[in-house]
Amino acid sequence: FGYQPCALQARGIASVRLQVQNTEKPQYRGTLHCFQSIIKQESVLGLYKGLGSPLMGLTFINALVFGVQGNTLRALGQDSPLNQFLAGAAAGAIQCVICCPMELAKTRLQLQAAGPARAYKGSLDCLVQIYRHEGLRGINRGMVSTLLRETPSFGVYFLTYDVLTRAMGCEPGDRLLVPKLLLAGGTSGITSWLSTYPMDVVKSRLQADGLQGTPRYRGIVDCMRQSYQAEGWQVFTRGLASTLLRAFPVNAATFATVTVVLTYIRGEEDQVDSEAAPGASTTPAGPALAQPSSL
Ligand SMILES: NC(=[NH2+])NCCC[C@H](N)C(=O)O
Repeated sequence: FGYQPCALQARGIASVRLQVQNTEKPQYRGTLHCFQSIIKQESVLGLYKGLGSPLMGLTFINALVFGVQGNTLRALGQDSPLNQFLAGAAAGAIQCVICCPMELAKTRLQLQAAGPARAYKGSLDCLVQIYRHEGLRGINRGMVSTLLRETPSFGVYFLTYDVLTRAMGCEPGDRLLVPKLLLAGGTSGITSWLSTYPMDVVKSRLQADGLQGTPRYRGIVDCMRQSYQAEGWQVFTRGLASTLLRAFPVNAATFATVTVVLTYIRGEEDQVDSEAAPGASTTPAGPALAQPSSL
């Protein structure tokens, strides 16, 4: 889970800057131009501004997500598509407690001027300053839009993975198991980001609001209305390319890793059980392939 922040970072700075840039005089023409401009003006290190908060947050977020999703699915009882969606949505909602402040710090650091004029020394300094000036409300700026983005998208995330792994017949011993898990995981990442991407644009704009002058938006609806009126529906696809470019490999690796590790652990547990009770059936009690929800 630790590798994600670096991948998230490259996506993050390009998407955030494309999502919030001034449309009257846009600084970037697109994803590639954005990367080129950052490297030229701020060096390669400029791509990794705000890396601290994802590094601190994503490892905990992923552990929380898979733990909550697995336990919620067990609490719901039946492993059905609806319950897969509901368990994923519950995990998505709960992890917002960490995700929202983490992305607030990341967004602020990615948009601040480089050099001595910069407002924040790092992610922690950013959150401390926001807390000192704006209190808990400031730390949770963008929480509603984060909840509206993450709750349905995590439901789609886990439902898509479950449907695809079952449709492809993913089973231990299948010599194409890992490629199938990677395909299912990557596709789940893409569908989950596509499902609520417009709200990601709104969240970024709300979390960046007021950074370069007086705040522009009075809330989610006002932000959507102003953005649509000024730039048309395309505004809600800003930064989508870099987000999807990152979503496939990161989530392919995440889901494949979790499933292979869980399947191995389940196999070890069954081995121990069968040795402890030699006469007992050795048929695994749970599904042959340990779904992430078996955490
Ligand atoms: N906003 C979402 N699409 N959330 C679901 C995918 C989350 C996943 N950890 C990622 O960063 O890609």
